[in-house]
Amino acid sequence: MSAARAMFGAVQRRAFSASARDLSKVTVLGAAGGIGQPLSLLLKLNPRVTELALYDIRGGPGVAADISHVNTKSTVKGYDPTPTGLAQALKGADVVLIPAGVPRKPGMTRDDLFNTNASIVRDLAKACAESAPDANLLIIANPVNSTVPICAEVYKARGVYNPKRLFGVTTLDVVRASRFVSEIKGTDPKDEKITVVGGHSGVTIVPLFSQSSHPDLSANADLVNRVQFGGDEVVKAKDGAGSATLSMAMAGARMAESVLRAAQGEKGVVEPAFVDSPLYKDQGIDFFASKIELGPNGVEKIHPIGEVDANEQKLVEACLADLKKNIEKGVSFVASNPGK
Ligand SMILES: NC(=O)C1=CN([C@@H]2O[C@H](COP(=O)(O)OP(=O)(O)OC[C@H]3O[C@@H](n4cnc5c(N)ncnc54)[C@H](O)[C@@H]3O)[C@@H](O)[C@H]2O)C=CC1
Ligand SMILES: O=C([O-])CC(=O)C(=O)O
Repeated sequence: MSAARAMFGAVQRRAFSASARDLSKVTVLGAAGGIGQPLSLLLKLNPRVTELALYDIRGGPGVAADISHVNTKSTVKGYDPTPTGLAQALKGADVVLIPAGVPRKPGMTRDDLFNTNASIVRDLAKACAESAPDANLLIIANPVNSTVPICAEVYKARGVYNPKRLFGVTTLDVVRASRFVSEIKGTDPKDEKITVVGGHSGVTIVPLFSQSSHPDLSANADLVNRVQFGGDEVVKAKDGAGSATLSMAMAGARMAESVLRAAQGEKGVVEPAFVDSPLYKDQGIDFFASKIELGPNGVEKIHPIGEVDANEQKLVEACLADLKKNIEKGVSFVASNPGK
């Protein structure tokens, strides 16, 4: 073999291995829903996603056919609503997003969705544990404070639980917080980095304005309440037609992008997420949302909540009480309803 050919071969091999590392299959379960459709569209626009797999109990192939005409390089495939279709959608996935489940109507709490969504998420988690046990699992379906523990129990029962790969998506809370602050302060929301910790419902959502560039805002009870109950604002405005879908699609796509950036080797990627966390385990609370540094293996480092002021300390205490109940509810659901 000539020296030139040997070198070309080496270059080709390097190029191949670099691109192979960057291949990413992303699967959306619940892809035909209010969140699923715009989320799938945003993922189609993301050059980090090379294969997009769309599954829903109804309408997955139609949404896939539509999105597949968008002229970006990734392939898009919709799967039949059968166990085989679900398994094929999941096989080889690097990231799985689950927005499958019913949304709220006015007057409901997220916990009121538990009776319907717990079994949907349990059954989808089983399929993930069987067909894509190593994928990063991003749970959007509510109540997140309970659906994430449900997934953990399902994975544990099958001996494939990896706490570094399970995320409750709480990105929308920081998206809202930065937007609401920017409206008050007349700033660009991209410059407003607001830490939000706890969980994803009502008082379990704890914004830490004292750590932002506007520490005075921690005393602004209306703003704190708006961040905690921002979801209700949308539910009320949609008047029975569901909850946040478009802003959630944006937030879910951002979270998926961050997980992929870290998986593809970028350092220092930090997002909030509700994860299996050591922060309050001594109080019997196994999951908590805080800033998470992401890496090639999922969760790399869980940041502590940091310094909080007296107002925020009270919010954290109220959060922990509710969170504990929400987590226990998810865990005991799987214990008494293991399903098939
Ligand atoms: N984590 C967060 O910040 C947020 C979470 N959510 C939650 O996301 C969930 C979805 O909301 P939307 O998209 O508005 O609801 P939607 O009703 O418009 O869509 C849900 C989709 O899930 C599908 N689905 C139901 N069971 C399924 C199963 N077993 N397998 C596959 N697909 C299934 C339905 O066919 C439907 O297409 C709700 O639980 C909602 O509360 C909503 C906004 C923000
Ligand atoms: O409010 C809801 O039910 C949907 C949701 O989680 C949010 O918008 O934050």
